[in-house]
Amino acid sequence: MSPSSVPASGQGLASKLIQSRKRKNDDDGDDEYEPSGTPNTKRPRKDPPSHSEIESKPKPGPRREPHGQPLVWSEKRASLAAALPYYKSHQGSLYTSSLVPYGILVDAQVGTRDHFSSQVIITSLGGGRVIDNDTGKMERDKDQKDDGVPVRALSNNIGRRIVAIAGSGNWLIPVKMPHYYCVLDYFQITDFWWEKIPAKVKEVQQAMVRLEKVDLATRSWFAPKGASREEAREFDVGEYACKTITCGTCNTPSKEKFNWGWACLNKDCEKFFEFALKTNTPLLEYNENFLRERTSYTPTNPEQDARLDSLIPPLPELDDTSLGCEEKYKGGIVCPRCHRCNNRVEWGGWVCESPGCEFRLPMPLRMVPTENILKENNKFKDSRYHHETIRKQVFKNDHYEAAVYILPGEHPNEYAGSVTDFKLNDKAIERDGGINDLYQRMQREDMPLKRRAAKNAGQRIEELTSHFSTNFGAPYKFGVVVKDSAGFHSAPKPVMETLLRLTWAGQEAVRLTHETLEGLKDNQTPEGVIPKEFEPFNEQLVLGYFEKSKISAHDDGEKELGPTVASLSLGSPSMMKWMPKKGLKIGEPENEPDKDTGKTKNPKKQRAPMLKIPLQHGRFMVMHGAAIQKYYNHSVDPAGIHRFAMTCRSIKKETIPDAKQRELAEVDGKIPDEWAAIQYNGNRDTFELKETGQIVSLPGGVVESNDAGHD
Ligand SMILES: O=C(O)CCC(=O)C(=O)O
Repeated sequence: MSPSSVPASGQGLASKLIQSRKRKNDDDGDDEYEPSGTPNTKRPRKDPPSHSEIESKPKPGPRREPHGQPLVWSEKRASLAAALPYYKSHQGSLYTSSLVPYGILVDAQVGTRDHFSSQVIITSLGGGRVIDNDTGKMERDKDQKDDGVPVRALSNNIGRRIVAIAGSGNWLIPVKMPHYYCVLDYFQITDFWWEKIPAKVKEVQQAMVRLEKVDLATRSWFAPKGASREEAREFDVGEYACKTITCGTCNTPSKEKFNWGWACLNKDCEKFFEFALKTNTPLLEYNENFLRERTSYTPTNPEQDARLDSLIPPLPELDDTSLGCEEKYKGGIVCPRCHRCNNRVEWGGWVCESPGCEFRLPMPLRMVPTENILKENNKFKDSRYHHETIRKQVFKNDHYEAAVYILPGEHPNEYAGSVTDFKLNDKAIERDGGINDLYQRMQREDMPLKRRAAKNAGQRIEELTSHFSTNFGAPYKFGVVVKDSAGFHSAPKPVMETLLRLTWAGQEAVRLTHETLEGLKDNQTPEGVIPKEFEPFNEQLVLGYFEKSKISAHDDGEKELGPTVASLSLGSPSMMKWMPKKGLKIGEPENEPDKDTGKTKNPKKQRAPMLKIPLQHGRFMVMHGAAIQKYYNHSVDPAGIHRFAMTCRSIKKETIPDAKQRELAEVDGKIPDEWAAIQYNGNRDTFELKETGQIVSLPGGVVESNDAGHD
């Protein structure tokens, strides 16, 4: 068979979808492509299929078993991005760095002109698509921009090697996929060009790329099992060649890529995509020579190739100068046993998520010296900010300074609640049994801190929180599900000590808030919005932050929560911000949506912060008043490498509908008697018996409180 007469296996599916291209019927019955926008005035004809018919995804036919198994795979999108240095992309299909492409993922967004066989991939570039209201799918409705990163990265790197990954949503993959995401192999970029594709209103321009497997000598794992060479579409370099013709109009060479003959593929040429030959077929397909041509691979950048030489990245090792909480240790790993990509979920190391694979890579953090933390904190600018509509009052004594910020509500002279920022004096931080000491003891505790699902729990597109967390006392559902809560009866001592400290901060903040409110002549906040009574805490959430971990904007407005939330920051500094929620008339005016288009100019995910408080090592922060959670979001951006935030709340047990959960909250949230008998007195920086005021050691022989600060 001559090359051009061989049926284009693997092309049929895509090409059938293209038959909807607008055609005009002329008298000789010969069909020819009608350039877009040219009205057919000859005679009525059948309407062309709608755009959604053109782009509708066919059901995948029966797929054959693969010849082999992928070297690397993943069931979750985020783990893929976390574990593979050549695909650190959490959203886009192409991973680039400094405009160099490293990896491409082709999943469900395969276009109708895409092609997949065991040595060649042809795919359209993503980006610039919009949701089609008729089909609910992402469709291109206008020309693709030629200055986007994927276009620039691929078009300028012909001949470079990148890694191709397939998702099981890709209906052109010729074999059954053993896992949802499978790394295919190294491919070189052989061609980049522009095409016209049918779109809803008119044809639009789209960028395309052709990739060819680098190692042509070894059969691809994703070739069909038992396939002949022809069926697997395996060809050698030099066996086929695709003709190149130089355009007479723009003088640019283009390959003859289509069965409609040659067309200039320079999108700036006036003859762009105008086919020279009439053809008997209405179906625009790739030319077999273009599909079968093979290219020998010459490394364009041997140094880069060597760095990515193995598709399985080496396991991380803790180097001598690291503590284990640096950003590089938050990435994922490829399990050396089963080759699954795994995110770092646990504070203490990595665990393979494959059922039955017991691989673990522990990496306990080294102790972070307090002096490192103090250096970070001293460098951190105490750049507090509050909006002019926030009322502020500062209270000072020998042991602490407290700034109370009263946040406005929606109506004039009504307040939502307060944020109180306590800064302890140096003695309370440095003394034995003080804050520095508590930080060191917290580090020594073996806490079950984990990253939890922030979105789409358990699903392929599950996203993990950036920080690690664990819960003590009554179970708390904090946006993310913290299932494994431990009762206060079995909480580590630093957690219980912090509960006492935060209880003092909470009580004091309620008192200082009301002292401040009493001084506001215009205050017309309805009774009860900012309660006068402190509701005791029965829960503590411990958050652990590695370098560059953060917590994005959210509120603590669950209906089960009492009005006071108090936290203690230990370790690296961070900036906490409060932003009014969208649509509220609080703070600076929000960008209003345009009356005609309904679109908001430069819409921001969050509104500008109205309050910023630097949470340095040893700072207590208390939010009081449930309306704060109703009107404001808060976020925290740590600035250093290692931080704990310990936050106490009161869970209203009566709001828990399930009797068992209610009982659990009762039992787990109960403070053991030996701790319930003691209180922290921040005005004197001492732990003392509630009944007598006698200064005492903490239960379990925890470092004795120093009464040097007693007044
Ligand atoms: O990290 C922090 O200090 C606060 C965390 C937080 O926003 C929360 O627990 O709701």
